[in-house]
Amino acid sequence: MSDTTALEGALAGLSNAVRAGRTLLVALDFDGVLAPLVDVPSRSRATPEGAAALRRLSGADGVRLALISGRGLADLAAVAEVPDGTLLVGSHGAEVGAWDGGLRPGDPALDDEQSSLLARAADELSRLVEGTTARIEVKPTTVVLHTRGVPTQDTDRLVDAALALGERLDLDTMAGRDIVELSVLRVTKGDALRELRSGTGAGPVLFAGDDVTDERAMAVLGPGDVAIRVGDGESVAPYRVADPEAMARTLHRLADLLGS
Ligand SMILES: O=P(O)(O)OC[C@H]1O[C@H](O[C@H]2O[C@H](CO)[C@@H](O)[C@H](O)[C@H]2O)[C@H](O)[C@@H](O)[C@@H]1O
Repeated sequence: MSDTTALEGALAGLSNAVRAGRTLLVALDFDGVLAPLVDVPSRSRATPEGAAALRRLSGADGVRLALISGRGLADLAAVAEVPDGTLLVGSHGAEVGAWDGGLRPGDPALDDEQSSLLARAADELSRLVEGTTARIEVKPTTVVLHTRGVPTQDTDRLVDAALALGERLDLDTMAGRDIVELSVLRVTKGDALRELRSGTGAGPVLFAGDDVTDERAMAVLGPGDVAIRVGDGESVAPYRVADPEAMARTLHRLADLLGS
């Protein structure tokens, strides 16, 4: 069976579950899945086809839509431009909210001690990148080293130093696509996906991601769920599409099957 046929069968299984009265949770990563990767994170936007697919799915009976991102919640809300009713999870699961004509954020994520630790990590990381073209991004629970476009020699040195800093400060450290993330909270996209499933009362889940942190979400999926890896890289996902454009086509196909 071709990959395309297998994915078509999996999408049909999801739409059949909805027809049988079950709720389908469609939970998607943002960068690299709905939006092509770009050098300046604030300029990321979903492809027009991806945004249109989200609008179709948000209007489908029996479907709940969610984004689960490594971005801070407010940042995610600003770039993602999602339809009303979309659940938003930022900072890899540490920040939860929803979009309803504006961002409805959940409770603040950090206590005083954790805030101080985040400030210290940001300060030390900022000093490490001085004199290079690497950038630092400070998010509500995480500080990120960005090395996209940085010469390899500097990248290797900075990545090693960032990983060592994470270990020294006992932070949750994750290396992603041209980034190293140091988080003061130990939450994962897998925890977030479990919470979303129980909070929405969903039966089957479709999750799509493109990076190592998304694998933590895919790992909590079970029979009847559908995991899709976007782009290259090792994955536990049984299905793979090439890029955000192909992902958008997949979401449109699901909307077709759901009749929305
Ligand atoms: O979980 P995600 O939604 O995939 O968030 C992961 C990180 O996404 C952003 O970085 C990535 O996209 C940038 C814009 O395309 C790109 O420049 C960078 O190289 C990618 O790693 C975001 O800036 C990070 O904060 C997120 O953690």
